[in-house]
Amino acid sequence: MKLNPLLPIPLQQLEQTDQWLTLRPLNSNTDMLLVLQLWVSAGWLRPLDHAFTAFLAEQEPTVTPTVLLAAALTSYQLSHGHVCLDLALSIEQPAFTLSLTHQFQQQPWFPSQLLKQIKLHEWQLAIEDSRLVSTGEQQAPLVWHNGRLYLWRFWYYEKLLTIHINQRLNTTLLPPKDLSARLNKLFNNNNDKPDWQKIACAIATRTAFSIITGGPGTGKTTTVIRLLALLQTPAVEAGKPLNIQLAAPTGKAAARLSESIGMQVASLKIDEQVRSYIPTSVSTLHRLLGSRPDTRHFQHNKTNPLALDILIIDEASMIDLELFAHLLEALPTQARLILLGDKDQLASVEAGAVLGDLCRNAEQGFYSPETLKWLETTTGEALNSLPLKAGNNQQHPLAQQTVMLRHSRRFASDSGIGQLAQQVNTGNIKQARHLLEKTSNDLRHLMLNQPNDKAFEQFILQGSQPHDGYHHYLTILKKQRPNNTTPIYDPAWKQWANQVLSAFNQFQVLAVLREGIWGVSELNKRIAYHLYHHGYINHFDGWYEGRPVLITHNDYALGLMNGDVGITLAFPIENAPEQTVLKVVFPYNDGTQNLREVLPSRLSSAETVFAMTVHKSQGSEFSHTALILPDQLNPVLNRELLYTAITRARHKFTLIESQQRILDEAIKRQTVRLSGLAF
Ligand SMILES: Nc1ncnc2c1ncn2[C@@H]1O[C@H](COP(=O)(O)OP(=O)(O)OP(=O)(O)O)[C@@H](O)[C@H]1O
Repeated sequence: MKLNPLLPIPLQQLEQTDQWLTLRPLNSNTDMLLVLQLWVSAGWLRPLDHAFTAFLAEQEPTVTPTVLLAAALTSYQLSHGHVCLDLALSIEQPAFTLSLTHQFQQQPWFPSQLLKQIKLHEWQLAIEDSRLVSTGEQQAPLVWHNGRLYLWRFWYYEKLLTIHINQRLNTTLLPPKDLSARLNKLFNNNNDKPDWQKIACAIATRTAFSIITGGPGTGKTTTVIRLLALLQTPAVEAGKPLNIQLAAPTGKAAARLSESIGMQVASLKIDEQVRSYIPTSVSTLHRLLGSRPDTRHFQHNKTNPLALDILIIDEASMIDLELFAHLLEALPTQARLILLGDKDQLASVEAGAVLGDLCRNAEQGFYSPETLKWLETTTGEALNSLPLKAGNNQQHPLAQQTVMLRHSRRFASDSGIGQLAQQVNTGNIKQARHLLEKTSNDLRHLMLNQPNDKAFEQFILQGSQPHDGYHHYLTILKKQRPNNTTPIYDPAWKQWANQVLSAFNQFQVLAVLREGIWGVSELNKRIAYHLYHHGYINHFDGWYEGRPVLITHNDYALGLMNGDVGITLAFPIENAPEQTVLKVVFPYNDGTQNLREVLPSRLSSAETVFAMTVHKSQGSEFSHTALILPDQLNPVLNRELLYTAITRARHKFTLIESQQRILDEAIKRQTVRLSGLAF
């Protein structure tokens, strides 16, 4: 039987044939494509990666097999968030670099084994010699740069980003007159020494680019509101108010910022006219740039830039390289861009970890003597005695415009959640375990023996305290429900729906993966079944009252954004109150009690959300967050994922595990997203 390198090969067929033993993938393109097809059949490589490589082989018949291998791996790396392939690292540590799960590491034709037969310098020479590869000047499918191989598009994005950020860093803007006095007025009751919030404000006035990073509750929003007051006050005084726009990568993150900005702007002690020029509504980045259906281009771009003076972007860790490049292209050169985000959180799902890359030096400072002097004169804060590393303007231009806020007001110094997040972040397994195992008010640990462990069922229903677990919102749903004869326009219905939504937001189960017995799909089914079994819901399948749903794609027509969570409720029909209709209610998340009511049939991308992936939970917070770890290691399981899950909890965090080593291994692993971004 002859295998076709361009068609999928059923695994069974592979096992039955001994043709594998005769393959010479490093000598023959056909054999290399067959090996790649094997990887696709085994579920490791994406069909897209194989198709791309086969296309290159067809375009350039003289290409060597190792170049085809490099092309396939470069394309594959994008699916794991890496912008490029690092050749040397792939040979030195293939399992780690290429996120190879254990099952594939020992297989004869998989990269761990195949790459052992390749010499780095020969591989590099083959790449340099190939007509499929350029150094970037000419357009070619692949770009070879500093030991890294890129798909041309991603090399171009990285280059754009570097050029634009450098340009913005060099665009000196005039800080407001009387900066010191204005800063002192805005920060007159801060006891932090030094006051990093004040420092961040001062730094952001100097050029067209700055970053304010910090963990949860370190005051990123508070700082940025004061910054806006600082910049807007003189502009309003001069009769030329600035056009300020706020944005976030997802609808959920935009809604959360909108809510907290709204509250904080209202309580800021500033002139009423200035207050009226500080926006509180936050757009998604896609909406701001004007996404166009069926294209990756936006309405706003280099030739049609955004009309604004200041752009603040929250949750910047979630922005991928491509979106970042489009954003920078669409920004007027003189506009101030200020990024807010937690550098330690999970990076974007798509390729690139731009904020993480940009904040590599944030902890150590690397301020130049000039910056330190300017800051001390302007803010009056003493920085010389701090354990920061010394930098200089030439080698560390970005560091001069980056500030890390270091004092969390969300988690007090004795908070278990705050300490656990810190220990995980610094890779301290022993301390993390110790915190989880000692009795504390805000941390809990649950060890399960099997998926249908009674302890899990109990936990899902009741949580760990009164008004906890999923029984809480379902009890409110039943007990607080207005009488069916209450007219549908009576505010009691809206009030009830808001109570149910707010109760649901108290407790959230997070999982690492979608698939597997501890994955989101399976957990959603099991949790719904437990709730049904205990009489809290009437069905566990399809649409039923009490079903919580997560929107997975932006729907501009309905005003729903990817990440919005709603609950299905039964409302009486206006002229037939004995009958009900199911509607899904979504909060506006703008600080008001307004709701969107949508018929289930209109929701094309909604899924049950008793359990949510940690990736989807970014930008959200819950009173009690429970993380369920899988029973097997997976490449996505790492320190950043644990940190993100833990910091979603406001008051209580529960870790649920069935294998002790999974947590320990995850803490050991730190994501390294390969990219060439350096400043
Ligand atoms: N300098 C300050 N003085 C007093 N309270 C502050 C100060 N800075 C922040 N806070 C309070 O701490 C809490 C968290 O602040 P804020 O929301 O600004 O932090 P954040 O970093 O944006 O949080 P998150 O990570 O949740 O987005 C808020 O209640 C805020 O009012």
